Amino acid sequence: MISQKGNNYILIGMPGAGKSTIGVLLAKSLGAEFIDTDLVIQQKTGKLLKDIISEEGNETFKQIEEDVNASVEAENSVIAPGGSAIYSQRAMDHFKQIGTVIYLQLKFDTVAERLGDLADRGVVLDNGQTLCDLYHERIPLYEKYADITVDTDDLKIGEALEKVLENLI
Ligand SMILES: Nc1ncnc2c1ncn2[C@@H]1O[C@H](COP(=O)(O)OP(=O)(O)OP(=O)(O)O)[C@@H](O)[C@H]1O
Ligand SMILES: O=C(O)C1=C[C@@H](O)[C@@H](O)[C@H](O)C1
Ligand SMILES: [Mg+2]
Repeated sequence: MISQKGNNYILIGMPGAGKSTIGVLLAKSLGAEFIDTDLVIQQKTGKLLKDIISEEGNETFKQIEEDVNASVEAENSVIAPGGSAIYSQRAMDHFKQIGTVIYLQLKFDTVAERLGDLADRGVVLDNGQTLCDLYHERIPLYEKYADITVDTDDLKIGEALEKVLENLI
């Protein structure tokens, strides 16, 4: 049986890549809905992402994130999951089934420049792991799941949006 992809777009990439920022603009341009699954997690748990991570730990956060991401029901929507979504094969299989996965690619230096205090932002980082380690751990996962890759380095927000729109399939 040939399985048909859904008509959603799912943005993946490092924290600070602009999934949420560009995602909402992309939804406006396409006349689509916008879903930020980080906000769904906060709504469901009644807690901030950074507090779930610091108080309950990375594994609990990733489990909650997987459950939320794997149960997104959407049509004609742009979906912005958190940067750690790619740790869950189950959630990413779901995303690949309901839509086209777009990887917003950035060089390490740009990511480091964009992110402020990692604890304050709530990044899933193991003890002793640096942002550089995290970047190299995640890049193969973003590449593995991407249907489309858009290099957004050195682009302003509007330019990045235009480039994403040009690359849509
Ligand atoms: N060219 C650009 N594209 C996207 N965001 C940019 C750009 N230049 C600067 N920014 C800034 O970088 C930040 C991107 O943060 P955003 O929350 O959209 O990232 P994210 O990919 O959703 O991260 P997270 O995985 O934490 O949800 C914003 O503060 C945005 O204003
Ligand atoms: O990339 C990450 O590790 C994260 C990104 C955020 O969007 C949140 O999903 C959470 O704070 C973890
Ligand atoms: Mg976001």
